[in-house]
Amino acid sequence: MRGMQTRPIPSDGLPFRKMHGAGNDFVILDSRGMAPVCTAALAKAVGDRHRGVGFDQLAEIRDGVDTDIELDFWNSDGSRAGACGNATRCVAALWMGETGRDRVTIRTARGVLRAEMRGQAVWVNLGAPVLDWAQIPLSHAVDQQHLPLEGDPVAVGMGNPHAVFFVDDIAAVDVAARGAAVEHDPLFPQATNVEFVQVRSRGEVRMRVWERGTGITLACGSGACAVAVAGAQRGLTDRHIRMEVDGGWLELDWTDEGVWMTGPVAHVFEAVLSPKLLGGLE
Ligand SMILES: N[C@H](CCC[C@H](N)C(=O)O)C(=O)O
Repeated sequence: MRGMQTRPIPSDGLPFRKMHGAGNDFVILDSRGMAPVCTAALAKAVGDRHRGVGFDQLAEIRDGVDTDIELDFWNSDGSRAGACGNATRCVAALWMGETGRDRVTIRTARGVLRAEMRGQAVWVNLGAPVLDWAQIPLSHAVDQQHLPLEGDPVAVGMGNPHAVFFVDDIAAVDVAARGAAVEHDPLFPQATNVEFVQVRSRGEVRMRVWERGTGITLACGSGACAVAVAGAQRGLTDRHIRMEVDGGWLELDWTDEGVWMTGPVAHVFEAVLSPKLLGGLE
């Protein structure tokens, strides 16, 4: 985006790729060499799991100016996602596969991120956590490690806001009901993603997530980073942890250079969005 005009939807349809990272699923548009095409209306139409394709986030790849590529993220309700760790990982893996390189720099709304191949795994650095209440953002000055909400959550910004609840029994949590209520609590002027975490040991946690603008998803990379930070801040977990999410396993490492995250990446299919689906969009 950043003030750029979008191009019209091509009359022969729009090629896309479907990928997922631990079940967090994405439609990926490749607009390198062209003006971007995604609008809120397009994201909503494609994001409809019945009339469109369905996705947790849509990621649009654009040419980099001072980085290898740039990425914009959209939620399925047509809102923008300031960060998306799993889609960043998927696109990094895609780019490394295309180029044969083992490092990539990616500009996103939160700044320049980097990803690198370590063995077979693609690790992405989602940057330093934001711990200042105003920048997360929260609506007023509170202790970021103890929000004044039932359940005593921790707030962490990873380019997008997260509220992390530590619970004794994750199976007993109604993620949809509690997630939806917390998402729109007035404490979060831009709403929030909501994570529920059961600590199994200092090195392993189980996490379930309610994403802002999307709902329950099988994984959330920025949420996983927020959980790693919150757990370490509370003294519950080490800075390097394994995390079981509904869609598999992620690994996190909060280092002095930011929070690194890795996990599985899957290519699902490539296809073309029909002009009929896209017809009539503004
Ligand atoms: N699935 C994403 C996060 C999406 C966050 C989005 N729902 C928002 O509005 O912030 C991830 O892997 O980080």
